[in-house]
Amino acid sequence: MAIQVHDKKFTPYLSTGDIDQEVKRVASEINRDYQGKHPLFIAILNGSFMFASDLFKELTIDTELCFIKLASYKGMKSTGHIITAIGLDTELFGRDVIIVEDIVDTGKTLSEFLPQLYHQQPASLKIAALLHKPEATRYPIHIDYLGFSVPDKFLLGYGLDYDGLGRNLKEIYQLA
Ligand SMILES: O=P(O)(O)OC[C@H]1O[C@H](OP(=O)(O)OP(=O)(O)O)[C@H](O)[C@@H]1O
Ligand code: HPA
Repeated sequence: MAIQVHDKKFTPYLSTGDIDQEVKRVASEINRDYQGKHPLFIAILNGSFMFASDLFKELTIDTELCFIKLASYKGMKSTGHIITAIGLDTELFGRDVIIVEDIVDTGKTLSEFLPQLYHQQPASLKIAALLHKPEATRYPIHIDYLGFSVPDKFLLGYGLDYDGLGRNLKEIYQLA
C-alpha cells in the first residue's frame, strides 16, 4: 500500500521477508569469514540502527559493536558536508573492523570517513551495507558484504528517513 510522508508519496519496494533473508545471508558470510576472530563493528548513525540491530542478532562469533554519528542528507539531497556529531571512542589499531551502513548512495560519507579510520591502522577494514545505489556513485566504495543493489531512487524505511520521518517503517519504500 502506498504511503504519504511530508509532501511525497512512497510505494512498497522491499518486504520484511526480503530484508530478513538478506540480513541473514550477510550475517552468515561474516560468521564464516571471521571464525576465530573478534571483529569490531562500527555502525554509522542514524540510518544504520535497524540494520545493525538485526545483523548483530544473527552473529555467532565473538564481536563488539560501537556507534558513530555522521550525517550529510537534508530532505532528499546530500548537503555535500559530512558532519561528525558523535565521534569514535574506541582504539582501532590492530583490530578487524567492519563498518555498518544502511545505504551507500553517492559514496561521499564513506569516502570522507574511511581515511580517518585507516589512519588508526586497523588490521583489516571491511564494509557491510544493506543497500547500494551503483548508478548514483560519485565516490567509488568497495562494499564487502552487501544486501541489495538498488536503482537510483530515494528510499524510505528500515532506518532510512525523509526529513526525519519514516525510519520506523519495517519495510523499505521507494519514491513513487
Ligand atoms: O553515500 P552517501 O551519498 O554519502 O549517502 C549515504 C549516507 O546517507 C545516509 O545518512 P544521512 O546523511 O542521511 O544521515 P542519517 O543516517 O542520520 O539519516 C546514510 O545513512 C549514509 O550514511
Ligand atoms: O535513498 C535514500 N533515502 C534516505 N536517506 C538516504 N541517504 C542516502 N540515500 C538515501
